[in-house]
Amino acid sequence: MNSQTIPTEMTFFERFEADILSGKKTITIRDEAESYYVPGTQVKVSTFEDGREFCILAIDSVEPILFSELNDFHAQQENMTLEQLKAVIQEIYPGIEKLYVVSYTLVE
Ligand SMILES: CC(=O)Nc1ccn([C@H]2C[C@H](O)[C@@H](CO)O2)c(=O)n1
Repeated sequence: MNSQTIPTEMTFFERFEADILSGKKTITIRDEAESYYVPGTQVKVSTFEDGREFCILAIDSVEPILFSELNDFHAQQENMTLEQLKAVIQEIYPGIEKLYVVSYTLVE
């Protein structure tokens, strides 16, 4: 994905599906490659594992953040503890300090 293409799709690991659909998880934290979501647009969401579509999200904001700046509020919005959130991010994006908080609202 480059910075001139508006993304219309997003994937999540299947294990986060229930939290997204219940509204317990309202942000995702991504690296630079997935930082080009555009506030005011909608994305079709599917599972990373098998590409099964499960909802549409409206992108509310995309804000840069450093790994070291993650706090309990981010964890709360991810429906995790801060320790869990940091472990998940280190697993997905090992050694990446520059990240982006993508806030979204469930459309359907
Ligand atoms: C599946 C895929 O391509 N990438 C990601 C990246 C992140 N997530 C989730 C994991 C955490 O809840 C937050 C923070 O990164 O977003 C994901 O499901 N899939």
